[in-house]
Amino acid sequence: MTKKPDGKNTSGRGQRDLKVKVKTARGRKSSSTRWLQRQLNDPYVKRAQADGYRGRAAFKIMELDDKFRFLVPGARVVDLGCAPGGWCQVAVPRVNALGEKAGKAQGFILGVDLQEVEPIAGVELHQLDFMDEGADDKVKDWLGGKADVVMSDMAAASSGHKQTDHLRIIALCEAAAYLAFDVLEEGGTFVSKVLAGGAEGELQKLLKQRFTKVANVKPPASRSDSSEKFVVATGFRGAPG
Ligand SMILES: C[S@@+](CC[C@H](N)C(=O)[O-])C[C@H]1O[C@@H](n2cnc3c(N)ncnc32)[C@H](O)[C@@H]1O
Repeated sequence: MTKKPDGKNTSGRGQRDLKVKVKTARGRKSSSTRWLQRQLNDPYVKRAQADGYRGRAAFKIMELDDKFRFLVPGARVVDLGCAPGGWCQVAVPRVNALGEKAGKAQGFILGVDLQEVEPIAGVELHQLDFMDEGADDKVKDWLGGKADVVMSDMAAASSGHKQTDHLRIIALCEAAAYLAFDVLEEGGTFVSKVLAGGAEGELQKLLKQRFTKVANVKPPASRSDSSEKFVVATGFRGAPG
């Protein structure tokens, strides 16, 4: 048994539970059976269970951070749409690093989601619909100052209609970007999930005005059959002069 990010020990129970669910669902050729089968065969799901992450999404932020290096020791991070908590689990050791170079840097992570999230040591969690009126003010209050990173993995449940899902996620991403404009330190980073589609142009234009670099990235952990990708905007220029 190994120590997990939550400090818990597990012994592969997640995989066993999945196998039981697939066995039970077999014979009913429903989309949920196909989903369970895909989960069972997914190497990232297996790795997440083995390493104690709450979901395979953890590997997406790990891969993005390995490339862009924004979860640095001492960083103050806002994680929007954080449930069940994989991104937060990845952020905790990275922003609170102890080491020769980092000294004894202590970061701060604020996680927000529509859903309740099981506590994560080192993360301040709040249940909130970020699209509610006044939600950004609440986040600013909880943050109590500036942030170095605003990241959003917010996504509504799929409607089954590609264009509708695309427009919904762009709206979530835009709302997250406006929070970033208000709270980021100069030089800060904004990371957000998007689904490819026609409405990205405006978002890219908006981000390019406020950041020195805007990249569109599909990390290896993002499923190749999904239109999901991530926008990583670095070098926040600060408030317009
Ligand atoms: C893909 S999951 C996030 C996974 C997370 N990054 C992790 O690593 O565990 C998307 C999350 O966005 C949340 N979400 C969707 N719309 C939201 C909203 N309006 N406000 C807050 N959270 C929202 C959902 O509740 C869901 O938990």
